[in-house]
Amino acid sequence: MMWLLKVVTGVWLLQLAWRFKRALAAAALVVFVFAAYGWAGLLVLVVCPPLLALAWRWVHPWSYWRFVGWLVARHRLRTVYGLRWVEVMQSCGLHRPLPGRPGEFATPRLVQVTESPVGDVLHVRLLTGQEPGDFECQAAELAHALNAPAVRVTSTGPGLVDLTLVERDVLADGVVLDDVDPVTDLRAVRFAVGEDGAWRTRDYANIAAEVGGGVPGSGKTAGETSLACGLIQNPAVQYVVIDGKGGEDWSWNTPRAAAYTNEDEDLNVVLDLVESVHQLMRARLKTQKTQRGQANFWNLPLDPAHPVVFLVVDEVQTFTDAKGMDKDTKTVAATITARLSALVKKGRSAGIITRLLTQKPTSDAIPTAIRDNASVRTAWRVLSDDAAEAILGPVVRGSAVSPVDIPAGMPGVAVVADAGGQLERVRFPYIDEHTAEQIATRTADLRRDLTDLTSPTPADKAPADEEASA
Ligand SMILES: Nc1ncnc2c1ncn2[C@@H]1O[C@H](COP(=O)(O)OP(=O)(O)OP(=O)(O)O)[C@@H](O)[C@H]1O
Repeated sequence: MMWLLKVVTGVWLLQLAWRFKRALAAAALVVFVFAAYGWAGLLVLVVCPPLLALAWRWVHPWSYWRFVGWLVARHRLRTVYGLRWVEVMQSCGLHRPLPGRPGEFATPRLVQVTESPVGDVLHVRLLTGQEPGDFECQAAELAHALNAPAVRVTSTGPGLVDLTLVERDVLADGVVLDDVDPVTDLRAVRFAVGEDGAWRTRDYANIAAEVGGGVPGSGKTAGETSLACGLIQNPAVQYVVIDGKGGEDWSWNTPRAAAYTNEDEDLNVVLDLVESVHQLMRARLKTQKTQRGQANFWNLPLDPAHPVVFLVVDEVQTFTDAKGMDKDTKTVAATITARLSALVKKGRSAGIITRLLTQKPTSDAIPTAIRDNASVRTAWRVLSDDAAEAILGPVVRGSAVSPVDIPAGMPGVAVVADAGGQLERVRFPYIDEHTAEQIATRTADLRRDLTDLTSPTPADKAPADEEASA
């Protein structure tokens, strides 16, 4: 009877018109222009839009391509995905029966489709009672149903998930840089590219330490090099480098480094450097408020006269893993470990960031107490879950993302924690050491010697509290 009512009242005509509203609007416009301006008007109507589009593309390509991307994504929302959405949700078991309405069901809502360098991203609103884990469990089924090689599920907020249809693994393509932009804002330092092809940034303000590890050749040093190349161009940054490998991996930075050693046998040389940085930390902690007005370094404006100090200890196990050392060397190693531990625990408010890297990620190389105080952790390729845990902590045990799965042929790929604490894969950019050396040479005038930074203050003469606990 309903259909009869619609026919009689003319509602069906309105419904039909609404369904073809765009075609009707276009036809009405053509008729109007022809009636008002004749053939000349029609010619203008046909020729003008493409010309305007070309002009837009030429004048402002960024907004033009953004608009085109938006149009394409809307088209896919309506056609490619929208038409099959209910069927896909049902076949993957992600629908829910409606209470009290037998045979009827609700499905999560496909809100929007956007493009990413990896593939299309479907933004989905969950049904009440669903959680992102429901979609994660069905990721393989979703990939088949949506005709994609893989589907990545990301929680984007309460009741929301993004389904990324991974058409290609962007991390498989290396990112090779000819030059590195200077880091001007230490609160947003670009360090690697994520699986969506977008750059990831780190906030180095209020950070005390980073630990990183991976098997030889996994890309630790290269990753650190690309990061350092941006940071050393900032006059308010100084680098202290200790290379426990004893090679020349870091020699590119000698023109710019406040202090550098690649001594891997005489641990006293290393201890002297670590002591100097430790002394600088203590001096800042004791005098910063009196002399500069704030107890926390990061509440003060960045100032080349009081630079942020990055202490990089590559192959840190050379100095911390005492196995096989003679008695005297063990004593020195224990002091180095104690000083590093103090820097990791207290360096934050003194503007000192300690970065410990190792190819032997074990609790002997990076004591758990140090790792647990390092808020930034990076695991390049490792061979065992234990090694992954030694770097990333117990969180990696229950995670779907693990550095053990990184293929040997993808140096520079690593697992890091994102801003929300979830683990994700990224790829560090690669910069060859000659380019890095050129950057270090052209910024050599920004270098300040570590001894200039560590002029003693009366406060330094106070007994070291860490010494007691070491
Ligand atoms: N991000 C990257 N993209 C492409 N290639 C890379 C990348 N990182 C490293 N490589 C390649 O891998 C090689 C080894 O990298 P790197 O020296 O950084 O490894 P490592 O983990 O520091 O090794 P080791 O522990 O032996 O010092 C580099 O010489 C380079 O050829």
